[in-house]
Amino acid sequence: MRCSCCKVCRHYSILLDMESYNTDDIIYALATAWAQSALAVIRVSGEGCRKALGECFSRPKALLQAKNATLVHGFITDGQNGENLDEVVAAVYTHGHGYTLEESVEFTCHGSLPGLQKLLALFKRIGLRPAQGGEFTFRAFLHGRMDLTQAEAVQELVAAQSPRSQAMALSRLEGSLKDRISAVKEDLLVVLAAVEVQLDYAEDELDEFVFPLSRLQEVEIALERLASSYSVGRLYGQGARVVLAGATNAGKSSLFNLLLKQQRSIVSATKGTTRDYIEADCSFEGIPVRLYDTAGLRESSDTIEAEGIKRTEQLIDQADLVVYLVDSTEVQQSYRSDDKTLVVFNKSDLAKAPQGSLSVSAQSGEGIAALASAIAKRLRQGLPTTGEDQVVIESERQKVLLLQASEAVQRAIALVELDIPLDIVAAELGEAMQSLGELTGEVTPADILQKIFSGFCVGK
Ligand SMILES: Nc1nc2c(c(=O)[nH]1)N(C=O)[C@@H](CNc1ccc(C(=O)N[C@@H](CCC(=O)O)C(=O)O)cc1)CN2
Repeated sequence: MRCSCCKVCRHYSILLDMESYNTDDIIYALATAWAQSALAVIRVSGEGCRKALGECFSRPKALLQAKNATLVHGFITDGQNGENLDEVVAAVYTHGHGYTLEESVEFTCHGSLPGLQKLLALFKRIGLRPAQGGEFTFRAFLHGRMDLTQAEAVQELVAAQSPRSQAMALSRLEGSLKDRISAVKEDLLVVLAAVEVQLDYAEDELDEFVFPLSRLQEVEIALERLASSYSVGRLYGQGARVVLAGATNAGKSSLFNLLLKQQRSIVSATKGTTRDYIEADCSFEGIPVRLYDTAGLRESSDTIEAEGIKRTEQLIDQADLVVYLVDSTEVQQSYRSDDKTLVVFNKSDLAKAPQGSLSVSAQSGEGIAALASAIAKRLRQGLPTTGEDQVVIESERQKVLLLQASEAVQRAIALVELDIPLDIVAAELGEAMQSLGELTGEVTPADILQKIFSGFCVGK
């Protein structure tokens, strides 16, 4: 599986074997991008790593005796011939500290690729093992530094495509989602405990039982609210696909360039200039958007143009929003209009657009700002409102589990209302607890863990 952490990292991750995983190995990886830079960081983690690294560090004693969270300056040396390979700063974390909670060292090195290659090869030669995707974070998770929602947040934070999704991921890393789920679990446990007491004792031994139904209803609302935040998290996290479509010469390429604020697509008066589609990333009011300029729609006997039009149609199918551009100077009989289409009239400098319609002039730039905000508004349409303190999720896995839990709670509520025996109610509540346990990583199957961590970068 290709690492999805960043655009520069080229590694393919090998799946961690979760069933037989142990933390005995000392692992290492480049934590910064595989690209030339001023400085680069190589991370090493595992008990005994300072002793092992002493073999190739100019000041082995200083490394071994360093207190937690201190820096040691020195040289990485090739133990075989005594040659210095780089001048570095080693940040030392002792057992129970640092990101992984294992003894670990981070070398800040010079960022030359051949230099880094030498250091990585040396670490391998002295018996350290190259880390697999997400392995540092997996160890942090195993040692209890974070739960699974926080581990997922690490990846989401690294990959954030917009300021808003970056802030939401950081909040989850700080434990906002974990805490929200803990609170829900606690409520469920209170209800379950009350039910268990009823089940354990004969009815005549206890006072009349009043089922804490409102508590369960609150739990259900909280779970549904969290699950529905996914649409917001996905929009700001993964962004949307917006396709500019319309007849040839409607001015799509001019509009594309204006929206991007750069001359990206070729513009000409000749119909059918854009034959294949062009894509570029931009953002509208903080929503990351991949914008597509497409071949104009018309009947064409030209095989290349016809292929371009076929691609346009495919892009329209996959789009979150189609901005359908109409030339105001041409009377067009019919045009796309459905709930994912925004019809926009171009060439407002030459002809009047219908009353109340969105109109722009890709020639003069008039109406572009209004169009950009209309696009953002359409993309946000129908999303739940999320206040400042609202936890927003970005992972489909989490949404599915939250919905499973909320459905189990709904069934429990329905059963109570029908006066069905309490042991059946308890089973539904148990199911909700199970889904939440999978969410936070207490009872997550190994293959799921494998899937989650393997999407991470090796250095993460
Ligand atoms: N150099 C470096 N920078 C980094 C990381 C890292 O691993 N190394 N991180 C990770 O990828 C992030 C920060 N995460 C970290 C989390 C905890 C600790 C740590 O040492 N905690 C202390 C307690 C600190 C406190 O009390 O505030 C400890 O465990 O003793 C370090 C980094 C981002 N920046």
